[in-house]
Amino acid sequence: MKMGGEGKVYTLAEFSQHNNAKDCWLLIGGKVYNVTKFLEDHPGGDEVLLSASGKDATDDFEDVGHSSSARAMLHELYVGDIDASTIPT
Ligand code: HEM
Repeated sequence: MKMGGEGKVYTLAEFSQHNNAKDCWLLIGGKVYNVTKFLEDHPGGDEVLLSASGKDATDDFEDVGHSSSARAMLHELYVGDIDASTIPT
């Protein structure tokens, strides 16, 4: 099922394998972002991004109150969407 956006649609299981410093994806608002190359540039540090990988990082991202320029960066990091039917309710 196409979920919108221009990227691929990943299952939660596929997404959650990208959970380390060499290959790190974040799930924010149902969208998948590849932050591997961004890890060392993140003003909040790489550790918080690694901790937020492999699961839904929406609350972690929103709780910080990221700026509009931080939100704009998301477009460049976007790789696809999550198949919502694979997320446990
Ligand atoms: C792709 C996702 C993310 C992007 C593009 C991003 C980008 C940024 C940027 C640009 C800043 C500088 C302040 C600002 O402009 O708001 C920042 C700060 C920060 N970020 Fe993120 N961030 C991301 C995800 C996260 C996540 C998931 C967490 C928490 C688990 C997090 C925690 C923080 C913290 C704690 C700071 C404050 C650092 C400080 O001021 O000392 N970020 N982030």
